[in-house]
Amino acid sequence: MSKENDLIDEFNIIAKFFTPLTKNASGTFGLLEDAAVLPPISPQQEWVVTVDAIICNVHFLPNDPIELIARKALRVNLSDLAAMGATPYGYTLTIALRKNLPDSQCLLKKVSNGLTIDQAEFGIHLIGGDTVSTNGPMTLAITAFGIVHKGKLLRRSAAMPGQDLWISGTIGDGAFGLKVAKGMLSKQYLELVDRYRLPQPRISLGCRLSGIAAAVIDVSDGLIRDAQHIANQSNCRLVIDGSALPISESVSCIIADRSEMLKLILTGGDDYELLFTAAPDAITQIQQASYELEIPITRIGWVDSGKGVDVLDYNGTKLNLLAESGWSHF
Ligand SMILES: Nc1ncnc2c1ncn2[C@@H]1O[C@H](COP(=O)(O)OP(=O)(O)OP(=O)(O)O)[C@@H](O)[C@H]1O
Ligand SMILES: Cc1ncc(C[n+]2csc(CCOP(=O)(O)O)c2C)c(N)n1
Ligand SMILES: [Mg+2]
Repeated sequence: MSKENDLIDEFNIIAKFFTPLTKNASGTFGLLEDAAVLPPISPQQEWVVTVDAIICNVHFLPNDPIELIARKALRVNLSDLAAMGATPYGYTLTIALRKNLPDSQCLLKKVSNGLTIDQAEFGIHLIGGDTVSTNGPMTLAITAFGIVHKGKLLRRSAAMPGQDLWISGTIGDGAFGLKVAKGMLSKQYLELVDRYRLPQPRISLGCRLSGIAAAVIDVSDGLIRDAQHIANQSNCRLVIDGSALPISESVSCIIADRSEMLKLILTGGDDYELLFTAAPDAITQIQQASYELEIPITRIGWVDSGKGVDVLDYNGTKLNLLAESGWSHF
């Protein structure tokens, strides 16, 4: 078979680029069967499963480095596992590429290289997937499997009035990074593009929050939109203190120049930080976790009775910017 035919044969692609990512784990069968088998887990543990697709020009830009696109596809899923308090086990990968791409071999090598790096970082392996052609944009869909101890699962529905509202890391970097990548903001803020391209799933924090936090969600669609999910699932009102939001130095500089951009911090999305509620007496454990994991964690509000999400400004006045509260696909 010629080299060119190698490229279009999906089975060669799988053997060359994807089988090594299984690390020969039991039940993956060298990616030569119709499906994979997940190992039995103990009566004290449960599987946690999530799937997210990322699509060119919807979730990433055509010029983003391929290695980082692949890692982002994995990381947005790991972020959902983190929000459930789960430890990642493995993942399946579906990849849709344009037919007859001149450099598909090279592109797939980069996908595999990127995934190899993150497999090592997060201690996981490939379980299976699908490799298909498309007339549309490049798409990567990952299903991630995690394991959680029974009783340790974190949910969106456990917020109660009187609890505090916390967030990890800084918010707004991803959304502002997208603007820099699109040339809409100065290149002096290039490190924000890195945050957009390579989110940091808060796996260690998610595991640590079991027993400390009440309701937990990861912020993918925007702080207000994802806070609304906690409020809705928990039947309570979340109040966000706009003056307490943790923002990076770069975002703070941008905002100082253009105050209308404050809204982007609250609604932009692409943060992949953990937003959670906790009883007031959990503060010492939260600060200890923050210190040990070297992840900033900031109290940004509280839980009240009622519905929905309110954001207060520096004077404690309710902001009226919620018509569009986050990313929406439709
Ligand atoms: N097409 C679908 N079929 C079945 N379940 C779905 C479908 N779309 C979404 N869901 C489920 O709905 C729930 C909420 O989905 P949503 O996409 O809002 O959450 P998320 O994955 O945390 O957000 P994001 O996609 O921004 O990461 C998830 O449990 C998801 O599995
Ligand atoms: C090129 C480009 N344009 C816009 C955005 C913003 N964006 C797209 S989907 C999404 C929410 C999470 O996705 P999902 O809900 O599908 O998991 C966000 C914030 C981006 N990341 N890249
Ligand atoms: Mg999520």
